[in-house]
Formats: sequence, structure tokens, C-alpha cells
Amino acid sequence: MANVLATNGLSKKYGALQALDKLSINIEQGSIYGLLGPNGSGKTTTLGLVLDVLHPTSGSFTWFGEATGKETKRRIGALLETPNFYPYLTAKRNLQVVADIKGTNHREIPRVLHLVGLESRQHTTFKGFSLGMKQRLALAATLLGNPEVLVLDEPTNGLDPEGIAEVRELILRIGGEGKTIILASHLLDEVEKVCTHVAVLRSGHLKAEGPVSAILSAKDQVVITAPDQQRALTVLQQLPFVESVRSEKSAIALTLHDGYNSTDVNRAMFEEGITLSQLLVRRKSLEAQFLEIIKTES
Ligand SMILES: Nc1ncnc2c1ncn2[C@@H]1O[C@H](COP(=O)(O)OP(=O)(O)OP(=O)(O)O)[C@@H](O)[C@H]1O
Repeated sequence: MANVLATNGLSKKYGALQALDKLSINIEQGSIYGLLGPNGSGKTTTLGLVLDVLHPTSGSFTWFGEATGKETKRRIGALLETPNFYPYLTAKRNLQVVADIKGTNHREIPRVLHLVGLESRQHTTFKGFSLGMKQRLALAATLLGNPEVLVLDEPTNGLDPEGIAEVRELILRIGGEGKTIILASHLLDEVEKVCTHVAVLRSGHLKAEGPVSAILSAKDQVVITAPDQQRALTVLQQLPFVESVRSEKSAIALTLHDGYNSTDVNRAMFEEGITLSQLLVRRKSLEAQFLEIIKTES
């Protein structure tokens, strides 16, 4: 898959505050990539940097393998905050205004209205729209010019549950059309439901990155303790059915590939001459998994 965005040691300081610290990520074409982190973790700063709204303190990035220029910018649509539409103009008329500002053809308007599901409401004035419809219209405006990439900052912020569901469904639909979507969110379940890939940020540091299924899986963990923890760790790292191994204070936590369970661990360790002093299965919520990621010291 082609790389859409690559950042290389991207850093931003505001005075003494390190808002982003050496961020290196690669975003592949066709992915829905979530930047996930609590407030103040550096998500908006990251988007501002790659959209050329902010200047990095150090580091660099490329779009489509090139430095940003007029041509690359044309391929990117961004929605960083809810745009101001004219309340007394219809949806269609508002999009005409945006198209004129962007210099795109009015002929695109029916296509984007259809894509966001507002075709039947195109003659309704903006002020009569629900919050979800307003955000869908904002996405329609972003889609004018047919950008290959959409960059969205907290796209469901301030919406009611119905609006949230509408916008999430729309993001999935746009992603399904092959566009790459980069979205910042502080909502774990949003990223889990919508994104294919995730980068977890805390205090400007990248804590984890990869496919959502690998990073945010709420898989059960097998937790063991053994008299010789170091040797147990070495053996576990070599077992083919062990997916991940992490050393905790006085125990070792592991996840297993599908189809295996704690009995397999016990048997394999026994065969290596290791008798476990404790073996238990820890069922984790997604939230617990996430908190663990962001608490890990880097
Ligand atoms: N213009 C600025 N001047 C000084 N500090 C800033 C500025 N913009 C952001 N910050 C600080 O940088 C850190 C990262 O902020 P950023 O907005 O990137 O985080 P975020 O993850 O997007 O959080 P939020 O969702 O709250 O916006 C925060 O501590 C924030 O207070």
C-alpha cells in the first residue's frame, strides 16, 4: 500500500511545553487512521503541523512521498472545526458558496450531497438542520474538490447520540469509497468502531501504534508468576502461540493467538521444566487496556 502521510521525528514546542515529541508514524492509503489520546496529548498540534497551519520545532513530514506544496494540498480535505455556514441559506446554496471559495465546479454538489445523505434536504435552510446534519454538511463541503485524504479533528464533538451515530456511519462510508481518513479523537470507542489503525498519544509521546485490532483488542490476558521469572520470560517469548509478553512488577502478562488458552501455557512451561507458582486469566475491558497503554512509561 502506498504511503499517504509519513512523519519523521515531528516535534512541537510551545515555549517550554513539549506538545509533540518526535512523532514518527506512517499512514497508508485507504486506512482510517485514528490519533487517540486524552485532552492535551498533542492530537490537534499534530494535525496543525501536517496541514501546515503550525511550524514544527524539529522533524519533518511528507504527503504522498513529497514535501507539501500546492499540488499535495489539493489532494487533502481538512475539517478542523465546524465551519460557519449561512443559517438562512439552503444546504445546496451553502455548498455553492464553499465551491466558489474553493474554486471547484458546482457540478460536484449533487455527488457530495448524495454521499452525505442530504440529497433530500438540499433545499432546507441550514438553521433547520439537526447537529448531525450540520456536521454532515460540513463533511460534504470538505469533500468538494474530491480530495483523496480527509483530515478530521474530533468530528463528533458536541453532537447528540443520534448525530454521533450518523457521522460515524458516514466516515465509514467515505472510507469504504477508498479515501484515506485521518481523525483525531479522545473517544476510545469512536476509534475502535471507526478506525482501521490507531496511534495512541499521551503528553506528546507516541505510546502505541498499529492496526486497531492489535492495539485495542480487549483480549484476555494470561498472567503467570514463576520462581525464575527471567527464564520463564525467555521461554514464553519463544512459544509460537504467544502473541505478546509483558513483564509486570512480579508477574508476566501475555496474550495468546486465537485458539489457545492458559492450559497450553501451563503445559508448555511444564515441558520446559518450569512449574508456575500462579496462573490466572485476567479479563480486560477496552478502557482498562487503553489506560494501561497511556500509563506505560516511554
Ligand atoms: N498555541 C498554543 N500555545 C501554548 N500551548 C498550546 C498551544 N496549543 C496547544 N497547546 C498545548 O499543547 C498541548 C497539546 O495540545 P493539543 O491541542 O495538541 O492537544 P489535543 O490532544 O488536541 O487536546 P484537545 O483535544 O484538548 O485539543 C496541550 O498541553 C495544550 O495546552
